[in-house]
Amino acid sequence: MIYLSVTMYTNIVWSGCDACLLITGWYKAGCELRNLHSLSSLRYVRELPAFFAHPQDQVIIFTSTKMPWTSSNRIYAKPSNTSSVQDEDMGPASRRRAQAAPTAAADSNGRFELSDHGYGKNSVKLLHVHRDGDFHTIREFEVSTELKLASESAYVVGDNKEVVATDSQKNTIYLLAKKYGVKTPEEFGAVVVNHFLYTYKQVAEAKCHVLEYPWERLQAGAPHNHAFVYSPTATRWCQVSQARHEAVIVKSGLSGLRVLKTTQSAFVDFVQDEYTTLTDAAERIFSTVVEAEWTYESMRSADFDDAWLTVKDAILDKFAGPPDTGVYSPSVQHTLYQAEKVVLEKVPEITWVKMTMPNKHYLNIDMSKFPANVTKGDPKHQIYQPTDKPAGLIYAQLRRRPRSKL
Ligand SMILES: O=c1[nH]c(=O)c2[nH]c(=O)[nH]c2[nH]1
Repeated sequence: MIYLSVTMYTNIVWSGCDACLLITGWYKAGCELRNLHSLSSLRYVRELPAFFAHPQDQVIIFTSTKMPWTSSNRIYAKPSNTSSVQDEDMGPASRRRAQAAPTAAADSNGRFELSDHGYGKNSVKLLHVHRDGDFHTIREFEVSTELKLASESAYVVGDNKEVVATDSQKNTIYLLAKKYGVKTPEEFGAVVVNHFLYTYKQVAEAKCHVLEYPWERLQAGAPHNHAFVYSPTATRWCQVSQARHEAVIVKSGLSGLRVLKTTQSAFVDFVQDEYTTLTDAAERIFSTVVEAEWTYESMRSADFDDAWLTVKDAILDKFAGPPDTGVYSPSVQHTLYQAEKVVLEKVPEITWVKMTMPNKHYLNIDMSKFPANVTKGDPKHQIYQPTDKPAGLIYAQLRRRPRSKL
């Protein structure tokens, strides 16, 4: 018997053949998640049968009309031994038990409520080495997990019966990496949340944060077979989360991309009033440490590695411009917007992108008070005072608008 957990990404044409879908999990009796990567490459319903290992295996898929939840774009089935905590699935006895479940609200006679909770293991470091003969590929991750249990019992009465220990969560990360390998941070995050949600019925929501260490293959005339160099231009991260019966949410990010240019930046014509001391600058140093994050409309066709590089290149290109002439920036705001626009134009799977660019000021030093004999020097030498704090903080989020029906 095979059970499938399927997320539809198009209008449902379930009986037809052309519904695009993403398989978020594949289960045999005993709840074994298998082969997520090859399954996630499935694009069409009609390709499903090709993946059934045994002809006698039977597929159980709940169609949209039977969905207990309302969202129109999800199809979902679950193994019987991981039945969810939905009301529909509960008999009178379990419903009574659920009603009696200890909550902070009941415990405090309605005075308080546990408005948020979660627990997990943070910064579990792992190195994945893929040895393909002499040619080795690595990815080093720092993985954090977080589970939200449906019940508050662990907090309110100290009942650990449903608590998946954070130590077990750490072990799970290593075991899943061994079992399924490590492709992108996003796909590994999806494997992890999928595992927790479908292995433990008491888990209401699972989150996985993955930070990637920036190793690059050493170029020694030619790409080296097995040596790498740490190249921390920017850090890559992602946060994958999924609530039971909800679609998986993938947020990816880039952080710490520090850049500086010495010309082609100005800031003029801003508000001048009794609060203003800053003067127009037709020429200034522009330096920032870019943070960017974005979400995907569809995991189905997203190429996470390619998207990350596209975002990084868009920022560098709109910041720097061509190598000889550069590109003029009238403000941090405008440069940030330009980079975001390129991201949405180039990566159709990205729903929105948010960038933050602190304006790291490099101040002109007023040398007019010093005597000329000590200030005169080669005009090619210009000295600025880097001031890390305070910094301007500029951000914007650009998102796609729904297509007009006209
Ligand atoms: O690009 C800039 N945008 C601002 O809003 C601002 N404010 C400021 O003092 N310097 C700058 N620079």
